[in-house]
Amino acid sequence: MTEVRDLSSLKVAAAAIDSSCQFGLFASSKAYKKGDAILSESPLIILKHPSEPDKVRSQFDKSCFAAKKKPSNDQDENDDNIITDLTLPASSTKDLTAHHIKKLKGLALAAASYAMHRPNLTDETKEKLFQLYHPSTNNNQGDGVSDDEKSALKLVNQALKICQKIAAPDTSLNRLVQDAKGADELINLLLIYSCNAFEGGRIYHRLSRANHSCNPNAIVCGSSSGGDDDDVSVLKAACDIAEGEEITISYLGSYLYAGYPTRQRVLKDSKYFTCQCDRCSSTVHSDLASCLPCPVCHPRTGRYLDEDVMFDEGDEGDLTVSYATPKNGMIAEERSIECKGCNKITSFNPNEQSMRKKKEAACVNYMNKAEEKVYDRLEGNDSVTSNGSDGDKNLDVEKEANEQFYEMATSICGAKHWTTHFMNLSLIEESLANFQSTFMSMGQNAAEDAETMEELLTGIAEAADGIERAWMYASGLNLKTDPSQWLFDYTVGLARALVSLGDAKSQQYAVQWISKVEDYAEAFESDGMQKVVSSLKNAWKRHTSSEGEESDKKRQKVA
Ligand SMILES: C[S@@+](CC[C@H](N)C(=O)[O-])C[C@H]1O[C@@H](n2cnc3c(N)ncnc32)[C@H](O)[C@@H]1O
Repeated sequence: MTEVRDLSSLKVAAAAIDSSCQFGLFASSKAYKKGDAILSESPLIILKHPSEPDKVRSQFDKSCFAAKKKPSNDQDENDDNIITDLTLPASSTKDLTAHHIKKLKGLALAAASYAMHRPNLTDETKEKLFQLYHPSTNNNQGDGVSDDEKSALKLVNQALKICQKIAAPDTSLNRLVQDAKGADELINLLLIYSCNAFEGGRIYHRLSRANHSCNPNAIVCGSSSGGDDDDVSVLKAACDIAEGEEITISYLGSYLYAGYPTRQRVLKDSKYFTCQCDRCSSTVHSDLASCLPCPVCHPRTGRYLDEDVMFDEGDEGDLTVSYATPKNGMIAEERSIECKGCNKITSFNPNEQSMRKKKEAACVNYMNKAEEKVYDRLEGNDSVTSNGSDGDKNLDVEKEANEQFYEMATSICGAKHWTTHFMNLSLIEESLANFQSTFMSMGQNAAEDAETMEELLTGIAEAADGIERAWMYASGLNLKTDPSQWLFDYTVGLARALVSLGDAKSQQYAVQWISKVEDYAEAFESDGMQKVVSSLKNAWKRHTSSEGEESDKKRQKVA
């Protein structure tokens, strides 16, 4: 069991991020070393979406909304009351985007979950829950409430109305939303949920006081203890933390490695605030993730980079193109980019007079648009996802779309831009996932196998190249968190594929990859994952075992 640290060394105090009396978590009376557990905590409440087939889900659905039957062919005897997809009334969703509807569904399900838990909550838990940060609902003028937070208020009010319409009679949800006091309580609860919930709808007494930073010094990990009934999260130091320092985490997931406009968009969309962390607020900053290929020294034809500079490696030969750094404020209209390579500044100013400057500004706009499009693709908010048909064909459409977006990102934003890395990693994830099943199914037909093997080896080589590039990019950002936080799964996936190939050379190559994530795994990953890492690392030593010989036979057959 991870030790619960002396909580007197942690303090909830007024935070540096904002003057409007918000709080944060501080290492008030001790310092921490990288990997130290700072705090272990179970959630006050889990406002769980019923997306996993378990007892809670079935009970939950029966107790909240009128049950909607699944189509009979995939119906399980025990789950005929499960809601496969909560359908909101058409009148409530008219003119709303898919993203907006998804959020309303999430809120309606969180409301239902709260209604179900509510009778069992102790007064102490309720008190702690309702003390957590949320925008004020106390005045009609919305004084002191930011525009971001006003959108949260609007959304939770819409969600309440929806719950009032769809809650099944005689359920805990219906009783809560039909009562004026209950409805007020639910509004506050949904705001607290919107601003404080972690993955899976978990809300904590202390962890939920940790502010976000785009260069965080702490990471929230699952418990390393692991009993089935435990639901403990552990806050760990991502780097050395000095006594008195604020402890910050990232609310961004992998978008921590994205550029400024996307990071701000994710935080506004998901948590309703404008980030004021150091990485975002510096007006002249050198955040590599926000750099763009310079429109002056990166030659282009129209909006597309010339082929020889798309994948530029920087200082080889006479290639002197470089990425330009954002300057002068971060609002799109105020932004300009400065290139250290050619010393030129390109502005976004639409009123530029000279033709050349107009063209350069248009270039920057294309890059911004491409960044937005890639984000929408990654989030499934794009037309490909919403128009997709069903079944296998859908997977092909998705794959093709990902390849097209990867090419677009590379040719407009360049191979070093975050959009290119993200799209490439999506493709790599898919290719590594297919690797295992394809490899296992080989051994039937020597000629076909040879072809398949060549494809697999090409896939692995491309994956290694893409992951290596992403490592270089992530390391170059110089964040306090280890790049493994983003690249762990891809790196382990690649090592796993290399080990499966079975020959000693591939297995030794796997060791090189595993060594990149080994320290991270030891400090931040579960015991189970540490075992996987150690087994992949030692696979080549077992090479002479029957497992290795079996794979060798397969490879020899192919050869
Ligand atoms: C989970 S709470 C964090 C604790 C909160 N500050 C409090 O007083 O309890 C999240 C809220 O804190 C604020 N916040 C957190 N990180 C921030 C940041 N980097 N910039 C601006 N506001 C931030 C936002 O209002 C956000 O909705």
